[in-house]
Amino acid sequence: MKTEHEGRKGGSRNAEGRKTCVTRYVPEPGSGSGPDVAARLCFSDGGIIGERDDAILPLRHRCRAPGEVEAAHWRQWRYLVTTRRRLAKLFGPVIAARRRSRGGDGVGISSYVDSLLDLRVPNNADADGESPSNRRALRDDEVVRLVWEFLGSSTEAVVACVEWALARLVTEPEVQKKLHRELIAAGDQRKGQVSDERLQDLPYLRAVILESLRLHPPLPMIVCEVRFLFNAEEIGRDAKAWTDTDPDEFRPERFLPGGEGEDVSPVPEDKEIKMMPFGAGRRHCPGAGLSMIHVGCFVAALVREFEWAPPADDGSVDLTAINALFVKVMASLLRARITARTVQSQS
Ligand code: HEM
Repeated sequence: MKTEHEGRKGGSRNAEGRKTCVTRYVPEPGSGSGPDVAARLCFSDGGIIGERDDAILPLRHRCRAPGEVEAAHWRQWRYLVTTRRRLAKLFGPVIAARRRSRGGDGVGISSYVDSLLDLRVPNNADADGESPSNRRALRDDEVVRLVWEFLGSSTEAVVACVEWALARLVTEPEVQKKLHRELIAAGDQRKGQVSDERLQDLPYLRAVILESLRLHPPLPMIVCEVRFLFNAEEIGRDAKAWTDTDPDEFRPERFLPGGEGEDVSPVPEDKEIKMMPFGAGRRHCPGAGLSMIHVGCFVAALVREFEWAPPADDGSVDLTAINALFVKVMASLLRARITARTVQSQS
C-alpha cells in the first residue's frame, strides 16, 4: 500500500511542534484487498496519531491553533463517519423501497436514484468494462454516497452562495439599496412578492448573484482531468480578464449592459472564459440554472423583507473563506444587523 499526503500546505503543528497531516491510502494496483479509501492521521515525520479504514473523503481541514489540530481533525472525522451512518439509515430504506417498486412499465418520472439503479460499472478497475459480464450494479452503500454527494454538495453550494451574496450586500449598502429598489418595482402590488417567473427578468439581482459567484465560487477548484485543476476563484479575479475596475471589488454593474461582463453567463459559452463558478464544457454543473433561481429566490426575499447592516459592535464583516466538507464557505458565520423593512419602505 502506498500513501498520498493531503494538506501539506496547512503547515499545522501540534504542541510539540510536530507537523500533522492527513494521509490517504491508495491500494497498490492488483493488491486486491484493503479499503478503497482509508485514512491515517499522522505527523509528517512519520509518527501515527491514528487511523480509520472507513474514511469517506480525504479531509481538507481547517488549521487551528497548534495542539488543537489533531482534536479538530478527529472531530471532523467522527462527524463525517457518524453522518454517513445516519444518512445510510435515512436514505437506505427509501432507496430499497424505490428498487422494489420499480415496475417494468416505464411509466412515471425517472429520478436520479433510478439512473443510479440502472447504472452498470466495471467490476474492478482491471476488468474489461466494455463486456456486460464484467459490469455490475451499484451497491446500496454506493448509491447512498452518490445521493448524499448530490444533495450535500448542491445544497451546500447554494447556501454558501446566498451567504456570500448577503455578506457583500451588508458591506455594500448602495448595492443593497439598488437591489431593493429593483425588487420593489418588480413586486406584486397586492402581496408585495416577486413571482418566480419575474425573478428571472431582474437584471440587477442576476448581476449581484453573478458578481458574488465571480468573487466567491463555492467550488473554487474544478477537476477536469486527473491532472488538471482549474482555479475558478483566480479565473474570476484575473486582472487581465476584468479590466474595467479592480477585479477584487464587488461591483454588480459590470454584468449590466455596457459593462465588461455584459455577455458573461453562469456557464461559459463559446466566447472567452472570464469566470466558471459552475465549471465549463461537457461536465459543467447540471444544476446551474436551478441554482441561479434558488439563490435569486432567497436573496430577493431576504432583501425585500429585511435591511441588512453591519453588526452593531465592531461593524466589520469577516470575508475570510475556508474549505468546508464540499464547498468553500465563510470562515466565520455572517454577522449582520437585520431590521424588518417597514410597510412604507416596501411600497
Ligand atoms: C451555487 C450552486 C452550485 C455551484 C456553484 C455548483 C458548482 C459545480 C461545479 C463547479 C461542478 C463541477 C463542474 C465541472 O467539473 O466542470 C459541479 C458539478 C455538479 N453539480 Fe453543481 N453546483 C451548484 C449547485 C448544484 C445543484 C443545485 C445541483 C443539483 C440539483 C448540482 C449538481 C451537480 C452535479 C450532479 C455535478 C456533477 C456533474 C458531472 O460530474 O458531470 N449542483 N457543480
